Amino acid sequence: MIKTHDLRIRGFEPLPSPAELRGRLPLSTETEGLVTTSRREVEAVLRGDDDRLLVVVGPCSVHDPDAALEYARRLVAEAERHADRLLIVMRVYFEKPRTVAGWKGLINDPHLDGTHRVAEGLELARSVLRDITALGLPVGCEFLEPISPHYIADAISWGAIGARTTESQVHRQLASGLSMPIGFKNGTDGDVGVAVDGVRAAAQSQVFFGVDDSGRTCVVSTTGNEYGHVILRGGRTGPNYDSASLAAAAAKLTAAGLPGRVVVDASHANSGKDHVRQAEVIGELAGQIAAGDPISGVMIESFLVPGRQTLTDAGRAGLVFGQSVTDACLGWEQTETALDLLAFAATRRRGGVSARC
Ligand SMILES: O=C[C@H](O)[C@H](O)COP(=O)(O)O
Ligand SMILES: C=C(OP(=O)(O)O)C(=O)O
Repeated sequence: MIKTHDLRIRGFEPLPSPAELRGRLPLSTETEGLVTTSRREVEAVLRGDDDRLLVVVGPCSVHDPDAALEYARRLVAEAERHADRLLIVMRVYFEKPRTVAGWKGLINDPHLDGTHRVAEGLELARSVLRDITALGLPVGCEFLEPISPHYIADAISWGAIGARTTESQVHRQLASGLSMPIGFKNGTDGDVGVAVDGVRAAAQSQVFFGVDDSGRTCVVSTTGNEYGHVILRGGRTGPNYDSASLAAAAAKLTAAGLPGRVVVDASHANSGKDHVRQAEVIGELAGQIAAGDPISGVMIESFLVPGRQTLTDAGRAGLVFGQSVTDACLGWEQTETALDLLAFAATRRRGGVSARC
């Protein structure tokens, strides 16, 4: 018999089932309450029933659970301080889509050294989520692998489909069944239409291949997700957060029968991945929010230490604590300033005057 299948497969490694991992690391009743309430709050912001500004802020990627937790401890104080004007969700990204190749995140390679201990990565991701949500902070992430959400999505309050996968049928189907609001990034070329199409596809009921809680392959059917929205992240031709681009995106959404409001990612192609520029972009966005541009939320890449560092073969050893190993981030002090600016903008938009800013 001539073998004609799996010719390029090096190996298969079984994983624990989603039910097994969730059973080993369950969410507390408090976290379940937090997730439920914060999802409803994000939905209310997206509908325009809550006039706060959604802010998804945190590291480009989590590579060190201790640093992520230290960041969360600081962020929870900011979330409380601004709670009347900002709905702060911590960006806790475990999966990184790469333009070509590179470290694909804590789940795929938890030791950052190419050993790809995915079972450990899932366990680590879940324990990071438990630790952060235990502080009372809601969490957002990108969903990249179609199976990984079964292991972690119960702890997630907001999710994104990235620029590189926004046009993918697999990711749109996935979004149609996820329990939290999902933002679709515009394409890397700047095309907003594909994100609008993603929102429309995710709003529909879908039937596709997947796994169930026991890990068995099955046919999944979904109800559709009515809280899809568009995230403007700029593109190859430049940024797209100016008032004209926002109006054009809002017009595309309303033409498709969707609410004409967007979330803006201040990083990526909107800042040229330059964290110094990202701070300026946030300043500009604050002015636009105060002036009434249709912005429901802002995404910020931020960590304890500004900038980024390059991963080496040594893995986690020798890395600067609290500095990104993927895209450059604002440091903690610039993050506090950015949140103050956005809170002030949310107050101005509301028509009131803040005593604190
Ligand atoms: O957010 C992170 C990066 O922008 C994204 O994962 C792509 O990174 P890369 O172009 O370095 O692969
Ligand atoms: C990869 C990301 O963004 P984008 O999909 O916009 O490149 C990200 O936010 O980590």
